[in-house]
Amino acid sequence: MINVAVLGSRGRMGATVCAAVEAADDLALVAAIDAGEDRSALTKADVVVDFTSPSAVMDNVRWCVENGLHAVVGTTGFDDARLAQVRGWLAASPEVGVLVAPNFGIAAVLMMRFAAQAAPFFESVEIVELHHPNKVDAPSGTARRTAELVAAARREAGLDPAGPDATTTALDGARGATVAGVPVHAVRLGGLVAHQEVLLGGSGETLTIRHDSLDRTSFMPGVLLAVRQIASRPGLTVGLDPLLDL
Ligand SMILES: NC(=O)C1=CN([C@@H]2O[C@H](COP(=O)(O)OP(=O)(O)OC[C@H]3O[C@@H](n4cnc5c(N)ncnc54)[C@H](OP(=O)(O)O)[C@@H]3O)[C@@H](O)[C@H]2O)C=CC1
Ligand SMILES: O=C(O)C1=N[C@H](C(=O)O)C[C@H](O)C1
Repeated sequence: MINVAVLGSRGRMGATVCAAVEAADDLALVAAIDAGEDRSALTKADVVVDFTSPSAVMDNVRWCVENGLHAVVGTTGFDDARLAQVRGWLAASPEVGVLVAPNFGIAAVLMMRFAAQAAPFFESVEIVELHHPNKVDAPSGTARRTAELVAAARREAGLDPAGPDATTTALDGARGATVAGVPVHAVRLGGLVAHQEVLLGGSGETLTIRHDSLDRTSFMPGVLLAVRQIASRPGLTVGLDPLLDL
């Protein structure tokens, strides 16, 4: 039996994780903590799952590592500097595992992988992420990660991350933001959960790779996989890919 605690337990994702853990025969939910609540109950856990906010997550992860607790982190906001900070904390607790993944949906992980595979074959690439209007950050962690993977694949193939663009006159924001050189556009719309399109264009043809999370249960198989594996993966793991042998 793996003892699991959830940080952000009253949030959209945290509540879904609590239900998934309670429904699993090999997992026990031993603590469910939300904003402003005492974290000491977390020490009953083997693994802490964090779905809080980009402003809260770093303090939570440091606390977990310092208390010898493995952490599975779905909260967004991780850039290279933040990942380096986590590696620094882990250096003092080498037995602890932390997994940070911008998206636990298996189809989302595949979408990112397929986008990176396709990226060197097209002149142009842009990313459109679409989410529910209560999302606090933009662009999404998934879009950021996709842009980084796409840019790396294009650079390796000797291509500019961005495609050709003759637009010199535009209202601020009309061409989106640029992540690792790739244009990223964020839509916030009632009725949506989490969606992304990677648009690729070349000579006379386009390819659109689209992923849709229609319900937050889509993230649970990935979260539970990480919870079950994190104790055997000391150090920092970024993304779900290594757990899926991708
Ligand atoms: N990796 C993935 O697959 C996915 C990642 N996400 C990410 O997960 C994060 C949470 O998303 P979502 O569930 O929609 O957000 P919510 O706002 O619904 O939930 C966050 C919860 O965390 C609470 N919280 C804030 N600070 C702390 C803290 N220090 N300790 C404990 N709890 C805290 C909030 O309380 P309060 O409201 O009172 O501040 C709230 O209840 C976001 O970064 C989102 O992008 C979302 C979906 C999938
Ligand atoms: O806030 C969300 O909802 C989501 N956040 C993650 C992100 O920013 O990529 C994952 C998914 O897109 C849902």
